[in-house]
Amino acid sequence: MNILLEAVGLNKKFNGNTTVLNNVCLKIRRGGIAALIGESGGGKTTLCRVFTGLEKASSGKVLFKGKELGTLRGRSFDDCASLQYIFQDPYAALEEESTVSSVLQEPVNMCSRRGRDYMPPQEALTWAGLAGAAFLGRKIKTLSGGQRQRVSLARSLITRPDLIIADECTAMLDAQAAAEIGRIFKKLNQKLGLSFLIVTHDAQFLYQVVDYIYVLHEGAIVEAGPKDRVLNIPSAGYTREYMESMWEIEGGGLIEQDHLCQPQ
Ligand SMILES: Nc1ncnc2c1ncn2[C@@H]1O[C@H](COP(=O)(O)OP(=O)(O)OP(=O)(O)O)[C@@H](O)[C@H]1O
Repeated sequence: MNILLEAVGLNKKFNGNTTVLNNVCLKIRRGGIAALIGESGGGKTTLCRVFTGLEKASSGKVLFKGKELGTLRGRSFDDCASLQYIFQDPYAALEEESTVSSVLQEPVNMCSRRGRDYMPPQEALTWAGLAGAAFLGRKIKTLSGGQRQRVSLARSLITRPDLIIADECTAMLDAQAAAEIGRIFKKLNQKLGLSFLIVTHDAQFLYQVVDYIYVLHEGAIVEAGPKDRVLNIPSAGYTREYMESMWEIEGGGLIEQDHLCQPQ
């Protein structure tokens, strides 16, 4: 198995005593779309931030392609370029007055300066489902949430990463825009071999997009396995509890509680 990202005994305490990550060990293989699920406050974002170097672990290691990574400041440009992060809020992630072109030009310039191969902005936009030169000249403030999130995705593609970590990147989108992001992730995975780690609470996304699931509960990985196995025959009591609290389980399929009408 070709391991891309590995957490080895990661612990994180905030303010010296609140344990948020508790001996997290996991391996993300190359070529997969993995999901990280679990209750709100369980530590998913913190783990993603430790992976991307935005947060320092209290102890333990992050290995990327077999090499130990420190926090963002200590990482090489190539490591940062190869491991990209897409944030939850597409409105906060991009500067309102910038044009799409300038957002995408920044990583191009950084790659050029460092002699790294990059994806031309037009191609990145096409992968992100925003084909057409017209988009390059648009200001960010004129774009919808779904379009902004696709610009964020295009920006992350420029450096030709190996892995994209997306933290609830569809949470602020409507169902149609979220499904479109899912289809794009799948296409990027199948055609470019790009790997993903996705934090999501969206049952449809899990069913249609991911192939492997990690369940995080109170800062610890309580279950990990292929999607079909974890969703259909969860081995940890917590996994079933979580799924029942989030989704209505009916006829072998999952329906998100939020998407159900309550009887009058
Ligand atoms: N900078 C910080 N300082 C102190 N506590 C923090 C900090 N960041 C996160 N926490 C705490 O760590 C815990 C885990 O938060 P985290 O955001 O990782 O959870 P999560 O699983 O991503 O939740 P959600 O699904 O709601 O986004 C929470 O109790 C949170 O309050």
